[in-house]
Amino acid sequence: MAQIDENPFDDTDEIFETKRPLKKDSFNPETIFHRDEEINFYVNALQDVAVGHEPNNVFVYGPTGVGKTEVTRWVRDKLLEKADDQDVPLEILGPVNCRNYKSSYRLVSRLVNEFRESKDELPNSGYSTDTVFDFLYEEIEQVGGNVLIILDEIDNIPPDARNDFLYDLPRAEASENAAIDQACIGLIGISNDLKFVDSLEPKVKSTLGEREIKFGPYDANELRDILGYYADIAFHDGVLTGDVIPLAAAFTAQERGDVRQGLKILEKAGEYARMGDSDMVTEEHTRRATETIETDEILESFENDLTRQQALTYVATTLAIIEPDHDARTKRIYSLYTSLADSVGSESRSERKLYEFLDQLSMQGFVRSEDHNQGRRGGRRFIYEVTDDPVDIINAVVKSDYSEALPNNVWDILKLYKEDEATEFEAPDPDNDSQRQIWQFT
Ligand SMILES: Nc1ncnc2c1ncn2[C@@H]1O[C@H](COP(=O)(O)OP(=O)(O)OP(=O)(O)O)[C@@H](O)[C@H]1O
Repeated sequence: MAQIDENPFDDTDEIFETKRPLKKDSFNPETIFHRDEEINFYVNALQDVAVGHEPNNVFVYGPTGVGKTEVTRWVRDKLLEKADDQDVPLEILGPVNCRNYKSSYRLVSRLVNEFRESKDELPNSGYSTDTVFDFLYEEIEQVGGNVLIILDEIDNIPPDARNDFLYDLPRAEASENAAIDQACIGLIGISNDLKFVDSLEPKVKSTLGEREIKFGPYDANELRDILGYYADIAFHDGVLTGDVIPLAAAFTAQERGDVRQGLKILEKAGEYARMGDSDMVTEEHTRRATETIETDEILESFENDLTRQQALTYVATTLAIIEPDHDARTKRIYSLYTSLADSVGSESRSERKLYEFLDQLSMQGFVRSEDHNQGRRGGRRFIYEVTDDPVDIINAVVKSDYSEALPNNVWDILKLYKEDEATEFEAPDPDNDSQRQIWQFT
């Protein structure tokens, strides 16, 4: 039994010098590694601005965690420095992450407020979105010269306002409706969702994509340098054994070449070492970290990215996939979704709504569907898959707020699924009342 006068906390940390470089986007590196080519493209696209010509719009795209935002910040600072040296008027807003603004009103007013002193800032509501756009144009016109607006994660701009931001805004000086005469607006849009780009109207695509810069995933050698740089700052000297960085880099490169994932592995490996009272972080700690990272990432999505309805749909899809001899078809997913909603006391929505949730999950990359043509029988049906391992998903659900939703025999079914013995299990016959439910929801 713990004594009341015993304090269980350690005085010092033998492993980490500082954790900040490993935490999500809270540290700006002094060096950018392995992005010379992309930086060159950027500089070419923005050279006009540096000398006071009109700006080009730039579209930056590529998967998550590959340096799009960091490189953009670096280029922005260099550009401001040069413009300042040359006495070229230039204002740059952002990067503003569109994900943080749930309505177009909030997003435009955030841009307006960048120009205003705090006493004149716009409130969170009170004007129409059109009026707030007018305020933005007034502010931009008042500063005059070139104004660059950097919008990150533009796929999160509410659909009804996409044209306003991605087409009308960068062309405002040509429009009769916007009071822009002296100023010139350039838009830099960043996205990691290529499906989103395809879904844009051609005129929007061509306006935004005057200059396009593509960022690819990092390979293992590049990740070694990048992770090594952050590890040098984050860990005490000499605590990492030689194979930690190569292993974390190799795993991350195999997954999706995302620096953030590599940093998470390093943090976790360090924590395992600390928990085990080891004074070194070893290969073993790193391997353990790679094993749990997938579940942790899914858990983070439950906490940050998914609405309650999307989360229930995602879990229902996963159950439909692991249950034996059963394709994850929309009808089946819907029936599991209603049971899940029931068990957490949520109201279930209509089947039509479920299609929307599945679409949203697909847009966010959690599920994908295959369109099966039924041949001579006619008709089509969609069969769903999840993009992560169902085992990792269920493990994440257990740690999440949705654990109560799971049927209580989920481990038995998951075990069968894992052992690939599913075929020995009779599929429930949906026409037979007593067989309809293999899941036991309490
Ligand atoms: N080449 C690099 N050199 C140093 N640090 C890097 C490099 N690339 C990425 N990073 C670091 O990795 C993290 C993720 O990078 P960043 O935010 O730029 O990714 P992103 O491509 O914008 O991702 P997302 O699309 O998810 O926003 C940041 O902490 C960033 O500083």
